[in-house]
Amino acid sequence: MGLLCQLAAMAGWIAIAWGIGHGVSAMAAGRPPGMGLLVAAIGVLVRGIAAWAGDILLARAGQTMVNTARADLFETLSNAGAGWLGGADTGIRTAQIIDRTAKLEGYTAHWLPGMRLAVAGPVLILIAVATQTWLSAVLLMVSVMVLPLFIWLTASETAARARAQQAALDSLSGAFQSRAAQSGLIRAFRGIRRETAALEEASNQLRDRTMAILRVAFLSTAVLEFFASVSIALVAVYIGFKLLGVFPFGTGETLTLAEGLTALILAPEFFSPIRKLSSLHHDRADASAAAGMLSAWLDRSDAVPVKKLSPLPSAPALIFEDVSLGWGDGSPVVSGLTFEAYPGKVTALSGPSGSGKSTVLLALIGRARLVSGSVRIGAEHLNTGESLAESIAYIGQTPWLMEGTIRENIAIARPGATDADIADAAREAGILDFADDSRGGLDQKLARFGAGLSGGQRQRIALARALLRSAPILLMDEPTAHLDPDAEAGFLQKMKALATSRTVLVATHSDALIRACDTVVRLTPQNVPEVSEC
Ligand SMILES: Nc1ncnc2c1ncn2[C@@H]1O[C@H](COP(=O)(O)OP(=O)(O)OP(=O)(O)O)[C@@H](O)[C@H]1O
Repeated sequence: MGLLCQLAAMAGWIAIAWGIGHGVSAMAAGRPPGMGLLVAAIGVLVRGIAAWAGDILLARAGQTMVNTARADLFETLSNAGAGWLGGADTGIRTAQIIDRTAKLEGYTAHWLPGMRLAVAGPVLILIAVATQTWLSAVLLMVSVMVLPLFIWLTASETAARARAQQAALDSLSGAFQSRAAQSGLIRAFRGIRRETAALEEASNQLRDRTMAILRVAFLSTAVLEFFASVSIALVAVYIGFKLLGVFPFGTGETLTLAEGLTALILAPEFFSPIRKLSSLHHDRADASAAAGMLSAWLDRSDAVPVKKLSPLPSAPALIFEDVSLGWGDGSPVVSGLTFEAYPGKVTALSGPSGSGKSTVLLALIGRARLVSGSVRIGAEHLNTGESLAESIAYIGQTPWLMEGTIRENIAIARPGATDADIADAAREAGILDFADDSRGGLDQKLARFGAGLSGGQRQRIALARALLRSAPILLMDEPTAHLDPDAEAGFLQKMKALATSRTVLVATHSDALIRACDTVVRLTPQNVPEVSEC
């Protein structure tokens, strides 16, 4: 539809050219220009309306394309294994997705219709010129034949440079983000000059690559303008000589002033879609570089969407039989894992760092990959790519906190929870010990990433979330890592109370926590798990 509007705008230009040509010719012959003026006026109207409608339609198509791509990417990548979106790099990756998908708009709204118009538009003008003077049409056609080769050369060169430029942009934003996040550390290690130099280097690279793209763009525009000018000049010389009657060769056509003027006004329009297309190469190059990177993310990130199973009505038995778990396409990091975790019991996963405790927990929410063996939830099987997230409350090693009040931070565990529910969860998790009324209670504001809270205080907010969520399975990763012995003892009591109605699985290095559990599964780097009663 957008293309049709653009073609209608070109047809409007044909009417304008015809109207001016015939109007001027009539005036030259001493007649009123009535008919010519009328056709030209209609042409102006058609061209204006069609161009306006075309722009709106194409802009809408571009925006729809961007919105759809963004929604699909966020959906796929946030459900992808390995926590591709949702980990520490979430912010920068979100910014990259928004940035990259925005570049796809140029392809849909500008390049694609521009390319179609560059084929259909000149044909339309050529036919219109041919009806006035066939030799001018031939001259235009011959000169346009060299252009496809030139466009192909420019396109391939610009695409490679656009990829390099986007990689440089990524490198600069990554370098900047990591340095900004660690500015205190950099100052402490007296690394300001060194890091400034690294940023300067990254921004110089970006500048050089941007200039390289601009050079190709300027060169290609200059070459195109040269061909277009020569061709229009040839047409003008031919028409001028022909009208003066001094053209030295027989061409088999007679030319009136009206025909000559119409063809002359149409000649520049013949090149206009091709000129426009050449200025759109960066849209195509940016979009194809962006699409290449986005699809590489989809390929690289183990992006098979995770299927969330329906919430379980009650706490289930979790039965692992000879299970191997891994990340992405890599080899298993846990093998031969066999144990059973029952409702009402706390099952601990212990073992040295890197033995795979967190991996076992994350496999239940579809983050880590189930390579082989069987995981049963009651009578049902958990298959590779499936997640029990809807039935799980998860307390991770470093609870994620957002800017906002403590209340808002707890409430994200159950959108729609009442203030009373949130207050109960906060009280039970011991949050009121540090968020008392003198500090604003639950309306106390947390800084970005919870800056200003101790590790133990963060852990309590995570516990409050788990309490509010009230899921039948509770997974905890090092929940007592930041607690002093008294706080740990208090936490263990709460954990026991929670376990009465839940299946609790906890990864830990803490001896006190292991002693408080019902069963302990010891993972070893050699992947020979042992299971024992506590
Ligand atoms: N997101 C991930 N992507 C790829 N490999 C991972 C990922 N997370 C963990 N691993 C790898 O899986 C192995 C087990 O790691 P895991 O975090 O499960 O160990 P852990 O026993 O919980 O360690 P810790 O006690 O230090 O928390 C390690 O070799 C680790 O490198």
